[in-house]
Amino acid sequence: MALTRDTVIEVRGLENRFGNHVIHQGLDLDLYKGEILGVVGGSGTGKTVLLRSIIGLNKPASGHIRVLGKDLDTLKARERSAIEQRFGVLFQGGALFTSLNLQENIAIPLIEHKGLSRADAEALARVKLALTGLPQEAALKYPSELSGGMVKRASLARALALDPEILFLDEPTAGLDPIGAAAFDRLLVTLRDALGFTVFLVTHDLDTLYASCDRIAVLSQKKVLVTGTLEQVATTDDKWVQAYFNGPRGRAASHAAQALIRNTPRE
Ligand SMILES: Nc1ncnc2c1ncn2[C@@H]1O[C@H](COP(=O)(O)OP(=O)(O)OP(=O)(O)O)[C@@H](O)[C@H]1O
Repeated sequence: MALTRDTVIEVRGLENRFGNHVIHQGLDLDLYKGEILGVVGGSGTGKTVLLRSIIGLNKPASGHIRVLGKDLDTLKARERSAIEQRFGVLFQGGALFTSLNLQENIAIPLIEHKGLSRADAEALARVKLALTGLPQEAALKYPSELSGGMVKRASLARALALDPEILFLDEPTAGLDPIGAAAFDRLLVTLRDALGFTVFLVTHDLDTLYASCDRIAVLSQKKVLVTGTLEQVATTDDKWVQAYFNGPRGRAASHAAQALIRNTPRE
């Protein structure tokens, strides 16, 4: 019997263009409930534009996008806002307010969308910060007082503020040192396992693909060229795919992942 998977995002025949510059044409993609999908592709292939289209920040020229069972472009403002509250988004720059400390940053969506009092929202914000592994005292710190890794964790805490069903991450490990990036990769998997959300993850980071992703989607030739496990995708006959997965960095990431599996004791 074939296993059926719940689809939380369905993209069909997506076309995006800026003037004459066609970014996507006939792009199809599914995101399944509970998975971490890694979206990769060469620079400028439209990974961020795809993410922005799915969350409604970029209006496609044509095509359909269904998110959590709803066609985004047919929704009225109120319904759309209700759906948007079921997303968490971590943009490349982190997007924390620099004039607010961390607990104030994370309290904002809780006050705005859940109607919590400031005291309750800040108490819940401290829980979210702890979930992402930040020490208690970080709650009163301002973004400028934190390391890059801590800013990423705080931004993740903000993205998790409303207990999202789908988390969108754009290059979450960019700018982190390898140890910080590996810790972030592990954190993401731990939180997904514990909280059960689904992840759409744009990345260039091969280590992240090996450490965190259940499935990979490769953007190439204006569409999703292939989706599948790392092993399936890496054998695709495409110049970029071969250079990326089977070039020196791809081989190093693969060897590192295999060594990790060999050295991890079985339960
Ligand atoms: N608002 C915009 N106006 C015009 N062109 C845009 C706009 N947004 C994106 N583009 C163009 O669309 C293309 C895809 O951009 P996008 O940022 O999605 O690429 P990407 O795959 O995420 O790249 P990278 O890996 O370098 O971050 C690029 O050529 C970019 O210049």
